[in-house]
Amino acid sequence: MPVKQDPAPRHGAFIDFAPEASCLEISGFGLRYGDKPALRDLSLRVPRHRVTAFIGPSGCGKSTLLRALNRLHDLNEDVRREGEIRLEGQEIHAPEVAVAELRRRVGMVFQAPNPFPMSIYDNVAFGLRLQGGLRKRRIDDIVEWSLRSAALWEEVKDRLQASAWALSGGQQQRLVIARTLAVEPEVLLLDEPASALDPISTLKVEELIRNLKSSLTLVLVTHNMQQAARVSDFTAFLQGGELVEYAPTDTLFTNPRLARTENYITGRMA
Ligand SMILES: Nc1ncnc2c1ncn2[C@@H]1O[C@H](COP(=O)(O)OP(=O)(O)OP(=O)(O)O)[C@@H](O)[C@H]1O
Repeated sequence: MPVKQDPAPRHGAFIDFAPEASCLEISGFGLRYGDKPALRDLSLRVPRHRVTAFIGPSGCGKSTLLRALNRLHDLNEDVRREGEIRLEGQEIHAPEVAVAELRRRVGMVFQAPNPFPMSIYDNVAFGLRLQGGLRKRRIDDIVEWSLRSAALWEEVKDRLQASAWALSGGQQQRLVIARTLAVEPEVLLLDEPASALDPISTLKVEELIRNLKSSLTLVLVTHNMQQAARVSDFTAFLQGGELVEYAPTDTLFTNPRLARTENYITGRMA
């Protein structure tokens, strides 16, 4: 088999889809924790209504990048960033952008399910009540719609007042997704959303991710390459804080352009 030679390093991989099809546009983005760089000169466009996966070895910066997309680093005084992140054309760090509204538009689901210590209903209604101005009937409707969208309604419709903590781990994760969907985000960020779940719950969450892309844009961090291959349309491979290769998922896994990518996906590099 011929040995693939990497061309000269190039920052910012490029996928050939129309710029107007992108929901998020990351340009020349870098981030340091103190004097330690975690991301360098990263540029990519995340297409609307698709699932984009970030893969790469531990510590390559996947979660740092995902968190940057809804400004979760804002409270960390050690963090320095450069470059831009645009959501539907608007720079998310612009002074006129309210962080609470950004986080409504760009929801986040973490590795460990984190329902609030309250009922199933109240978890989903939480963000709606914070927003205020909705009647109980309307909240009831949105709670049902959100739980249906998260493929959980049939399992919980008869016990909406039960504690969320009484649900299984997989159900809790779908509840957290329902809670996020209730405030109608445009983007859903998922940081290893199934890594704490059993195989059946994992498949349910993966099916949910595939179904949700008809209504929003999803970005998924995963260690699991089979999972990236199963659910994502596009995959970005990061290494050492740099974007190495970004391509349609089928292409990246079957015909990567760079040897570094091939070594990673074939397991020649941890
Ligand atoms: N809050 C923090 N303060 C200082 N350094 C951090 C912080 N968070 C992450 N880092 C460092 O930044 C780099 C990227 O970390 P990050 O968690 O983004 O990587 P990752 O690819 O998501 O890793 P993993 O797959 O292990 O979760 C690592 O070197 C990590 O140690």
